[in-house]
Amino acid sequence: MTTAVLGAGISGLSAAYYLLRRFGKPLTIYEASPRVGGWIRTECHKDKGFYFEGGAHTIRPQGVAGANTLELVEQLKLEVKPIAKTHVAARNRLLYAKGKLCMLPNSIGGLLGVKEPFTQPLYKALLHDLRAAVTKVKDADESIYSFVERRFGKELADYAISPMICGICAGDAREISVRFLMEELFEKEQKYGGVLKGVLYARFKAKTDAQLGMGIFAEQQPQLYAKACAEKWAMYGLEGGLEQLPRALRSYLAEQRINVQLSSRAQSLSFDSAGANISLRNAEQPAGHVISSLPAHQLALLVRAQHPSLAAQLLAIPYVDVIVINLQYNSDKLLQLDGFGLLVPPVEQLPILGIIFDSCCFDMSGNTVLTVMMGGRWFANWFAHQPSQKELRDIAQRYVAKILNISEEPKFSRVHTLQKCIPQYTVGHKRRVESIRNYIANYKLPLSVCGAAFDGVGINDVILSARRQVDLLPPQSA
Ligand SMILES: C=Cc1c2[nH]c(c1C)Cc1[nH]c(c(CCC(=O)O)c1C)Cc1[nH]c(c(C)c1CCC(=O)O)Cc1[nH]c(c(C)c1C=C)C2
Repeated sequence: MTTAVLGAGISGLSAAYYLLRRFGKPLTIYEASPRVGGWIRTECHKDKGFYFEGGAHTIRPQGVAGANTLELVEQLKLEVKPIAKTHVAARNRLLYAKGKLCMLPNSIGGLLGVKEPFTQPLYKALLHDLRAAVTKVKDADESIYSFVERRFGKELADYAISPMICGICAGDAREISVRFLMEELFEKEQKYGGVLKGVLYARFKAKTDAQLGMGIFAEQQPQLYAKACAEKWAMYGLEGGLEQLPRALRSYLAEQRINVQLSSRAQSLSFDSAGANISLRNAEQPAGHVISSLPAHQLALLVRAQHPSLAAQLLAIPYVDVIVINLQYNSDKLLQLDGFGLLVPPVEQLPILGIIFDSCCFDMSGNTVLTVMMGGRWFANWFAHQPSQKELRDIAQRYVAKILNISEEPKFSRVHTLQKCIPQYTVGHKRRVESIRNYIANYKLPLSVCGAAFDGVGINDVILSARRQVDLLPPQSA
């Protein structure tokens, strides 16, 4: 019987790729929309030499998840556009705080002096960690804000970690689990009585490849990963934009004659002793096993009739909406600073979350290209009245003028509201995911779940999540 993959975003396409490699055919992918790629969407203006990214902008090469994506990129023969650690886009991180643009320190020396928006040298935050008593945390989880505030003080929580959480998941650090980003540091603190003490202790213990998780590579680490390490890439993009990755996956699957059924929304998913049944608008499709890469709330709707308790657990993973506004200007002399972009700490209570300087990261042929992000966890506070695209663009332009001094009209722009695009790993998320997977295992459902809701929200995370779910299947499952 066929194996079915629900969703043809990067996670579902990757699941199909790894399924095909491990089990071969038959295999079918069902995708509700008429295109593949999910939130990864590149709008190319080849004639003018620039492009807009509607979702993620760059990929990081680090760690096992980074190496895994590079292996895929290499296998699909995609052309990478590396950004080295020495590049301004990798070195310069800006904050707009207290009415000013502030450059975050990017060297050890930067920890010594007082750097705005901080009122004390940052090394004092490290001393705070050495002195602060350890609180044993209830249920072994807390918000990342409270962890950083406890260990390093309120300024770091407000002006370093809160904006970083905005950049990664457009979320509120006061709600996001410390395990989302700082699991290791949190565990070191709980075990060794401080973050620095734990980090120093761990440095004496050399890690093996297996401990690093690199064991997934059968022979050796991918060549492109070795190159990224040797050339010290901080991040990379793809020639033609990040949408080339899902497109290349789709072409590969098409070459292998794998059926990607677009505009085929699953309406319900049920299980019986023979396997799974996917109800589409006009048909019932049986499957031996289903890998769902759908957002948790969508999968909840599919299973709720037969498994209401599973649906309730899936619905407990909240999502936020993000407004992405791409702006293009004809001149490349407009930006007076270089860097990846800027973030606005939530304590500033402004309607924008940050601005990415796309034309600093990648060559845009003499154009200035910016991306303004708005909404996220604070979407309802600012945009509950459903402003028009023009109003949203006006807000973005107002802040571009105020913060970056660019007051001319963009020549070209695009406004996208990405509804429920980023899951929020709120306190207790890890337990929630364990419980969802335990439910599936206890009821012996022929179902695996991967995607941004479960094992990390980045491109690397969702590709690795898909690979691991496929690797976990018993040999006879497909
Ligand atoms: C749609 C908006 C998105 C926001 N975050 C993500 C998307 C798709 C996903 C994301 N962005 C970053 C990561 C971290 C790991 C990685 O894969 O690169 C993830 C999962 C990195 C990132 N993106 C922005 C920033 C400032 C950062 C933090 C790290 C860094 O400084 O490099 C830009 C940005 N993304 C979002 C906002 C609101 C924003 C602001 C400029 C939300």
